[in-house]
Amino acid sequence: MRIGLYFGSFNPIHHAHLIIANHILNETLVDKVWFVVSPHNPLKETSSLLDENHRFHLVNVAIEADDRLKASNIEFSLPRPSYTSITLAHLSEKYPQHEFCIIMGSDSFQNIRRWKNFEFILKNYQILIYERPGFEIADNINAKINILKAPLLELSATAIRKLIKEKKSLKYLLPEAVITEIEKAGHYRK
Ligand SMILES: Nc1ncnc2c1ncn2[C@@H]1O[C@H](COP(=O)(O)OP(=O)(O)OP(=O)(O)O)[C@@H](O)[C@H]1O
Ligand SMILES: O=C(O)c1ccc[n+]([C@@H]2O[C@H](COP(=O)([O-])O)[C@@H](O)[C@H]2O)c1
Repeated sequence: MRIGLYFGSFNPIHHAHLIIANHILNETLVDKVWFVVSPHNPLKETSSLLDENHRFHLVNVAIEADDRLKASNIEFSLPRPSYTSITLAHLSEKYPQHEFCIIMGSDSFQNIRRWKNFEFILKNYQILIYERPGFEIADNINAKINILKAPLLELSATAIRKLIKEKKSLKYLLPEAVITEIEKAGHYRK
């Protein structure tokens, strides 16, 4: 099976993540999308990060009714910070029957040269890039990239966390069931 690995902090998961996964599935670029929840992005501070188990739970709540999607906590048992090259090597060894590609926004792709072992990643895995407002894709990299033609989505987890702190409504920005869980647990208020 061809699996699209969608790595992220998902702090929290929101509708842009789900729209992107659905777009890639609709375009039949992959058979399934796995949301790989990263405990700690090596290039991001941890101060605003919700506990990884809660983030993983929210991803599961968001995708519950959709069997094309899966949440993975594989990085919870791998070294920290969460280096994607290590996870990829691990997954390729664990699932030799699957072909993996990577899904990312253009903001992540802009930074790819700062990633550990980025040459290994670019050489061995196709990358499906979803353009993000304000982050142009320089197509001058020698890699198997596919820049997706799809509507831009002006939505971020940062904006969602800010709305929660300001006690504003999250309606339509993330699935209702995820909003209910966040409110019930009091996540991101402080
Ligand atoms: N609106 C968006 N358009 C395109 N790609 C996106 C969008 N939001 C997130 N992504 C991509 O999804 C992946 C996971 O993103 P992440 O969990 O960091 O969400 P985020 O909204 O960017 O979070 P934060 O605001 O906390 O940085 C990254 O590859 C990121 O580029
Ligand atoms: O491997 C690296 O060096 C590396 C550097 C920066 C980011 N990443 C991964 O990229 C993914 C996207 O992170 P984020 O926080 O933007 O959702 C997440 O899985 C990180 O672990 C990986």
